[in-house]
Amino acid sequence: MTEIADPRDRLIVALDLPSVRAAEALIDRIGDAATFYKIGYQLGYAGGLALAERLAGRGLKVFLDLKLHDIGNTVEEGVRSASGSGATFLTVHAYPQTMRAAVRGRGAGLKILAVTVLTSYDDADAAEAGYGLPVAELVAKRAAQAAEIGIDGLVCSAAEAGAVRRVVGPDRLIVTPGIRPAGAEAGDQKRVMTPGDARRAGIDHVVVGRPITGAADPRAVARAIVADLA
Ligand SMILES: O=C(O)c1cc(=O)[nH]c(=O)n1[C@@H]1O[C@H](COP(=O)(O)O)[C@@H](O)[C@H]1O
Repeated sequence: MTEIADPRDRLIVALDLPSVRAAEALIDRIGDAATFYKIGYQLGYAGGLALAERLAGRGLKVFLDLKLHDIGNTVEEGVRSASGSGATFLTVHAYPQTMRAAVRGRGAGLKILAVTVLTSYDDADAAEAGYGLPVAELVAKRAAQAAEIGIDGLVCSAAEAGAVRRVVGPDRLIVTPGIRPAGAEAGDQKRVMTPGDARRAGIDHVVVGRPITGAADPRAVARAIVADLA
């Protein structure tokens, strides 16, 4: 687990919103309660990649959640292009070829996170997708491969954080979506945990979307999550 001076940096707010205007309005409402924002498919394909540079220019931290997975050359060059965006984190799927390519394309200042097994998957979903291992074993196997390849951090559920920490050691980042404050709707997430329990499990950062984006008072929810993480 890395030392993080400002506890707000542990919360990454997922800007899963339909437009840059909606994202900017949410960031304004959250104000200084959050410092780290994630831009994924929904916003990225709606002009959000340019927003990433603007947010980084304002001193906010940006996680580009592109979940790259393609032939090695395409991943390497894609990561090289993203290295100029000002983002702090970029995701790729945790396949060995893809991870090696991402490490080759990684520029200074950009950390590559490998997505082990999506938090919307349980063992039945993994079996349906053709994997012969339960989720926990697949996560541990991919985490070991990621560490061997030199990936900076892992995305997994907080339920696997302890096992992943044992595999990757203290210096690699563990970033966990599937986070729900007590009583919040899980939605399509299957491997969920509260922020406080995730922190006690040894995570570095949590990713939270709908519990904040859908809240009547997103600033209050962000503040409560940061307090729970501290
Ligand atoms: O890479 C991710 O960020 C990610 C990986 C994963 O396994 N599960 C997962 O939910 N995510 C992302 O984390 C966010 C979770 O959003 P909520 O379920 O709304 O909190 C979404 O933007 C997902 O794309």
